Amino acid sequence: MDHLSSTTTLFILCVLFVSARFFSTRKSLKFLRGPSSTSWLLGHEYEFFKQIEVGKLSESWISEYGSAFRFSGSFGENVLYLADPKGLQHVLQTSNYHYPKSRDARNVLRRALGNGLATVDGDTHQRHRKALNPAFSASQLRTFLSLFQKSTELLVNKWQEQYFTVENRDYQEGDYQVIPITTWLPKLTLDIIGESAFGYKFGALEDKETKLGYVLKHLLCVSRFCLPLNPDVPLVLTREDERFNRWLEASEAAARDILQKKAASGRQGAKEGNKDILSVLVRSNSVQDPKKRLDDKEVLAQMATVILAGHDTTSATTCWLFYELSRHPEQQQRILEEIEAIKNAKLDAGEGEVFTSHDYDSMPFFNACIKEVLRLHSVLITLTRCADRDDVIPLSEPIISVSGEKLARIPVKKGQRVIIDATSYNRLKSVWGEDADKWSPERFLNSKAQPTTSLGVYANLMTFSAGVRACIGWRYALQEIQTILAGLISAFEFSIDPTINIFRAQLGGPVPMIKGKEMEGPQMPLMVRPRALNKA
Ligand code: HEM
Repeated sequence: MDHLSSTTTLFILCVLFVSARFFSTRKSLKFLRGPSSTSWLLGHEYEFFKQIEVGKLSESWISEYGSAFRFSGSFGENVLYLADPKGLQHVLQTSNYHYPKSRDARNVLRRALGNGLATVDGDTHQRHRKALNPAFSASQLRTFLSLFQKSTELLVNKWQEQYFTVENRDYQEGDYQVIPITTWLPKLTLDIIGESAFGYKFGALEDKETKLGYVLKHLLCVSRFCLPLNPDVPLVLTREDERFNRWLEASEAAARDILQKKAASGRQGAKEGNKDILSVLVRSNSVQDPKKRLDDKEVLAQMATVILAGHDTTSATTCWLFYELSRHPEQQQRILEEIEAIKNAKLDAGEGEVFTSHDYDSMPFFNACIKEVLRLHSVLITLTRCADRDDVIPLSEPIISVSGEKLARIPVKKGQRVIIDATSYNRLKSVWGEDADKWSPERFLNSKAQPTTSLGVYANLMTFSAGVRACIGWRYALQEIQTILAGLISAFEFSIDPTINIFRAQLGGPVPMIKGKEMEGPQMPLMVRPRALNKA
């Protein structure tokens, strides 16, 4: 075969391979019903990812086709859309690594998070997770508690100084002040994650400018996080990518710098028992089987992942929590009473006022509110996974096929893409009751109203995902939200202007926007005033 003919043969083989893949994925799932697509090129992808309000499209689709249906991907691809409890349990939990992240999902994540835990797959993921697990253990998290409490106290003091002093001409005692909490809470959670992740002081609450803080601030300042439409379309290096590259380099450099300084001063994590995530990781990595150890680059890559995954997620959830409580003053009162009861019991027992993890965990309504915000205002909208073998996905709720047949299982082919809709699962009426789209923390106090399919890592919610790839930081996030809730609600009363209509706009993740003021960008102005109570 001369050079030309071998190139031609290779080309023909490639075309045959791509066509075979193309037609196998397009023919499969034809038996499932689903919304008809207006565009072969874009399918529903563009419409879905660019919808203004989170969950509106899927809500209407699920009410028509059930919680599993055929979704049109770009280039005529048939994608399985899934919010069914058993289906999600099968794909994410029971199947372990058999539904890895799809290539497009991994590409998007890699841009922001580099090659850390969230991006790697299979054996490499297992290796990364094993090395990181000790840094997220319950005992390790207890050591972060005082940092969470100290940082929350700093925020309380900042608000007191900035909004509620007599020097502030706008303020008269007893007045509410409007506080943009979507500005303040991300600063708080950034300070916390910087210090707990690797002892880095962002100083965001103090308005300090650090090198890493500067890069991070400018990272997501562009309008929309543009998703690639198809895994086979190469990513174009845009200015957004340049910002992400700068972020990855800067976070790696900062982590390296901190490790080198610790080593130079003889305070290397392994020797001195430093409690930050990076030090614990270095220690746990050093005792792994040498063949399975993370190399230096892999260790440093975790910092970009942990900072990004562990900062905005928690602050966004906490913002929505205060939004809901602002609309329900009687629930603020109920939480306060639980806090006061614990505080008094501690004082009676001579244990002082400082709350332990156990104290936070022992307040039923307080924790029901946190579960309810994670359910109703999940920061996770969807995940995309891909079957690595032919499989059959069981369903909790049978669906009706194109031919009118009742289906309790969906056969899928290797390579099948699956969209996991966490937001819709969290609001399924069949799981959470007829009032599933309403705020009602009481549902978590009523044991009869619990879901029957065990899913996820916390309260049967999909918010932290499920299975081997579930959020490693879920306990950390929970403890952080508990501390912020107790600290702020003890110090302040929250209310909201009833004339403003805040909704969950889809901007990468769900962000709060005011109806009619979308052009002003994300915002959540809450009315706040100090309480005449001691702090928790
Ligand atoms: C309310 C707060 C949080 C929510 C809702 C949340 C949600 C999630 C979800 C849904 C995933 C799976 C993503 C995927 O499969 O692509 C995930 C993964 C992850 N999260 Fe969180 N997260 C939160 C807080 C945190 C915190 C505080 C940290 C760290 C301090 C953290 C670190 C991570 C990491 C490292 C992963 C990758 C895990 C893996 O692939 O094995 N998260 N998180």
